[in-house]
Amino acid sequence: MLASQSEEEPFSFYMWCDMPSRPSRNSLKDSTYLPLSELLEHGEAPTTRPSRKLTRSIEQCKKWVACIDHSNFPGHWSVGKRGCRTKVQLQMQLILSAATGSPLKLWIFSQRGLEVVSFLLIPKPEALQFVSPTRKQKRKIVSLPNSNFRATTAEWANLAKNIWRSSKEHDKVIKNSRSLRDYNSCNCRVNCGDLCLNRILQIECDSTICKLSETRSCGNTQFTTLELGISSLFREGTRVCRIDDKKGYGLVAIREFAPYELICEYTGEVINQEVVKERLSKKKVFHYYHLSLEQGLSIDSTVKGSVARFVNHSCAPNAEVQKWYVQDEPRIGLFAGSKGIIPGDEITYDYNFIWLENAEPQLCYCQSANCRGVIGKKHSPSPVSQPTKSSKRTPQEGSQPSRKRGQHKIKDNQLLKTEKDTDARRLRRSIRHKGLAPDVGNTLQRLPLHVRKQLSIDMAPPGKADDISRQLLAVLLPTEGRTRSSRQRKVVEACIKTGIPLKYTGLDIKEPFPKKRVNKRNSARKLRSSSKSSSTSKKSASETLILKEEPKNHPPPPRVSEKLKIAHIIHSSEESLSSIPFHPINQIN
Ligand SMILES: C[S@@+](CC[C@H](N)C(=O)[O-])C[C@H]1O[C@@H](n2cnc3c(N)ncnc32)[C@H](O)[C@@H]1O
Repeated sequence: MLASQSEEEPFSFYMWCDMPSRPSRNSLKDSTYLPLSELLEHGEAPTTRPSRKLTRSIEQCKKWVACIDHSNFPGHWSVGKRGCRTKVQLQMQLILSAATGSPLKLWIFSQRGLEVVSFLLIPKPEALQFVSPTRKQKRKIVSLPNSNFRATTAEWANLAKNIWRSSKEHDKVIKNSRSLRDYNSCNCRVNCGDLCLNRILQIECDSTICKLSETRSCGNTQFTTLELGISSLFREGTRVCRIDDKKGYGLVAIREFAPYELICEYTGEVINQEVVKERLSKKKVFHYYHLSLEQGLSIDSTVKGSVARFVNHSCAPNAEVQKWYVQDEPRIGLFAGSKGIIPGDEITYDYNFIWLENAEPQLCYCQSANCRGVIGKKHSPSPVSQPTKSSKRTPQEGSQPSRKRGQHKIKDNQLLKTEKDTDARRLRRSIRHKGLAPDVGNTLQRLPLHVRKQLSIDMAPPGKADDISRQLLAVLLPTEGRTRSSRQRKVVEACIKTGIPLKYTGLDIKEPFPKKRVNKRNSARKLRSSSKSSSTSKKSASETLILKEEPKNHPPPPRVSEKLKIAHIIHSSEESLSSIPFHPINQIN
């Protein structure tokens, strides 16, 4: 469709406008569909330019963008109802045009008479700015990226599916995940929505574990649908663009992504840690392309991978990576964050890098207000000192926080201490001490984000292990008080098998989640004492870096990560590796 247009020719768009002046939102709402044939009857687009008065700037044109619709006619655009998805295609076309440097022509038609009322020639589309018409609440100005990226390079080849370098490791992983499948099957009748057991455990439905999967009504087949290219308007909703010299290339959205929508899969070669180390020691690299998949295994997309390899790190990301099981195979997806993504935004996620013993951490140039300074650490410890007041500049000014020479260098032993005592380890320890089955961590990890979020909200003050499981079940069983359906029972059963203590899953318990009476005085006292104990533990060398950040009198509220942070890896020890599965819950303090 789009490809059939020659690159030399300017791109043409037919647009509709109900009056020469700026149309109102309401007028667009009632626009009627005009078939392309009618438009074509009008003849070829005008060669002469209409009066200047009618030729509007693209800033005014942006509102008209919302009402165009696409037809199958190559290179032409017909009029459509407001709210149609074609605006996305137009945006894509604009970006394409910006990339090739071709001028862009827009003809704007009147609603009634089909006369051309305006004509726009945009000679430099890369200078274009328009308001994303999809965001009502936040009318953000989107700058179109100037992409000079060519997909096939000598260094990198596109890869649709993971390549497992060792079949032995592959078989082992498949065998392990099969045990999960043994008791996971959903009983959904309508669609596999938020309460689908498979979805909750981040397992994609297939015919063996879901009755709906053969029909089209199963909503939990996102990886497969993406593979087949039928889920979205475009198979690709992204474009690789040069961001700057420090970050190199990055991935920019060229269509809107709904919250938690799968953007693409992170693919590459699946290798073990020995091979990672070997590869990294052989060649000095400027950019790292390793992502942890399973314990001891990572995806290396240095030479082969999907466009997800171009996604940069940000301390305030708009996307996240999640591990899903698709037909027993673990796969990593890049998902939009809780706010979704609008066209023109650079897609980023938190790498959560773990650095090799002797590696020097990379500086972060994400320019977010809460930038940690270095890619990878959760809490920026003192080695990277904060910029002084005078040198502080807002990220909008396009400047980096100033650092003195050498300030970014973190001593290896300090970094190791940080990694050794990650939140994950602390949580795991506390879970163990409080008698919760360690597998609960894994269960929590597989919960979808909204569930984890709810857990975090419900879990103030800092939750005991008991609370974790109770809250978990409260989320899984939202129809508390009513008779449990067999589906709900299944959920509970799965929880039992994945480590939730039985006493909280008993179906005969009428009030399984009694609200605890909170004695405010006592809880305040408890909080104070816990904060005291945390300040004492600051003295212990291994905990310094993380605990330093906590305010003395007010222990931080527990948080569950909104993201399933699958660490971008470069591991040195088994110890640090073992902390990965606990990342999603390691924010609970
Ligand atoms: C997975 S690659 C991302 C794609 C890479 N930018 C490229 O041009 O191919 C990760 C590397 O990108 C760079 N990078 C990503 N995010 C960054 C950031 N926020 N600040 C600085 N460098 C970043 C680092 O060199 C990192 O090792």
